[in-house]
Amino acid sequence: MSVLDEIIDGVRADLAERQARVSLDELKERAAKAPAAKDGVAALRGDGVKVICEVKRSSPSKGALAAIADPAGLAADYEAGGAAVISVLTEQRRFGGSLADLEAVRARVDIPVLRKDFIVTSYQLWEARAYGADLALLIVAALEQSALESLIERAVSIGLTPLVEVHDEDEIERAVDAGAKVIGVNARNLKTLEVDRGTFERIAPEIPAHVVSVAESGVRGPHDLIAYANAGADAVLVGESLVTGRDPKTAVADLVAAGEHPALRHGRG
Ligand SMILES: O=P(O)(O)OC[C@@H](O)[C@@H](O)c1c[nH]c2ccccc12
Repeated sequence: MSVLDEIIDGVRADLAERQARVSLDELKERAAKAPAAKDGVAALRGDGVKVICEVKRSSPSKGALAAIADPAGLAADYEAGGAAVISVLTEQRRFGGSLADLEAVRARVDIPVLRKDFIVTSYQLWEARAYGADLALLIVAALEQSALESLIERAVSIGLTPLVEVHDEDEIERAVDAGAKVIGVNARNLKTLEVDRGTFERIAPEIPAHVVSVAESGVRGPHDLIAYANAGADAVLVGESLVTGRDPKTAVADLVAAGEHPALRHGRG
């Protein structure tokens, strides 16, 4: 069994517990009272490379990264540094996240918030909206094509922008066929956990120009952002280097400044 399969088994077990406690109707009521979803696509378009900053306590590859006692405070630092979107890991077992983290971050920042989890049912999309998310991650490798299509459709219908994650050309084709408007290329292979920073450059030419492209994982600092930007990334998603660094606000500001440099050749098309 791959790491991805193991993670999803755990996610399904935790999900079953939540579903037994909270009905879909209750979630829908809560979602109806949540502030209207912000436009995730608009936040990731425009001049300069946008920076998505992640609240991430641990990972399957590295174990514990940072305690993050105050996820909302960290998100506020990210926002002050110029982040375009905050990503909140809500998976519990391997990443140490929760819906409470999502809710706390939502209450503190004004920019869009992404629910980063292993979403396999529409119940989780309703949870995302109920706890204030504006975007939700959908991982192509974790979903049958019909499930991917229906989850994208459902996400959009409840106001969420799907960030559709891929690892190779075939998955890009599946994402585009399913209607993705924002595609994230994860440099970390979720089956082996290895990071290959060349992945984006290799496969991004297959992403249509009208689709927003996000380079995910492995950004250690401005030089990695510049490499992704030169390969056509509209945005980058950064976790580990921000949560393990000493000064997240300055680290984000340095990334944003690098991404705004006029000499940068970013965008595909
Ligand atoms: O910590 P990094 O290497 O900066 O990576 C962040 C993000 O890309 C990574 O957390 C991630 C990308 N896709 C995921 C899917 C599930 C869980 C986590 C992820």
